Amino acid sequence: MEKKALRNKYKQLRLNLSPQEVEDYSLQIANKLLTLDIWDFKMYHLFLSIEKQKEVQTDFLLHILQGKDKNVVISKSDFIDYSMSHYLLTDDTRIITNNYGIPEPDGMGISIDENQLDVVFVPLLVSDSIGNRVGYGKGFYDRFLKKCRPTVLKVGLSFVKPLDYQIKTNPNDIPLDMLVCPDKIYDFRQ
Ligand SMILES: Nc1nc2c(c(=O)[nH]1)N(C=O)[C@@H](CNc1ccc(C(=O)N[C@@H](CCC(=O)O)C(=O)O)cc1)CN2
Ligand SMILES: Nc1ncnc2c1ncn2[C@@H]1O[C@H](COP(=O)(O)OP(=O)(O)OP(=O)(O)O)[C@@H](O)[C@H]1O
Repeated sequence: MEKKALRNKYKQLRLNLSPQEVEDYSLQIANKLLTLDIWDFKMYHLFLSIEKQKEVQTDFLLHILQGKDKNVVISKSDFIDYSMSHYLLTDDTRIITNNYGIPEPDGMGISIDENQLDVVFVPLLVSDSIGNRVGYGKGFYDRFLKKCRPTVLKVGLSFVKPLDYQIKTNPNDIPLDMLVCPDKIYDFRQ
């Protein structure tokens, strides 16, 4: 299946989940994350979930990060040039939900450069067997991840397991290192 067909299929499958399923699976994903060896870093980039798209809820993960005293970085999306700007999440951060339903900082806080990030938690619709991802198709994360250090750890969060085949990619696609699903972790590194 082409990326576009996969996008439509997995968007619809996700919309069919009940609010209870979204919550339960998201909590299972957070519990799986706790077993990973990713907690010795400083700077963690997190996406804030689009509720109406039934994305994986990241509030459990946010609590874990805050409990571990990590720096949490969140982004504001620019839908003109599909870029993201990044801000440290602090007690003073004002979060506003934009027209696409994405909760985001108002852009007044402490800016963070991509090369400061150690771990990026990545939203997606579905991944293939080697960590290539299908997202909403605007290339936000491909542009963003290209600016990060090559060693940045890219951890996808998904309700569905990877496809058992490879999808056709383009040169801009940056694959995930790991995918965390409700009942399994997939490591795409050698
Ligand atoms: N929570 C979260 N934040 C994120 C992403 C994400 O996937 N999840 N992104 C990951 O890249 C970027 C935002 N990308 C997005 C791209 C499209 C739509 C969206 O709502 N598309 C609608 C069609 C909207 C329209 O054309 O009016 C849709 O797909 O139904 C949302 C976010 C950056 N921030
Ligand atoms: N670094 C880049 N510079 C310019 N255009 C880019 C870059 N990365 C991606 N794009 C463009 O953005 C679009 C992304 O499409 P693609 O099908 O790969 O999206 P996706 O991986 O499903 O979505 P997303 O990254 O939004 O979650 C393509 O049109 C691609 O050409």
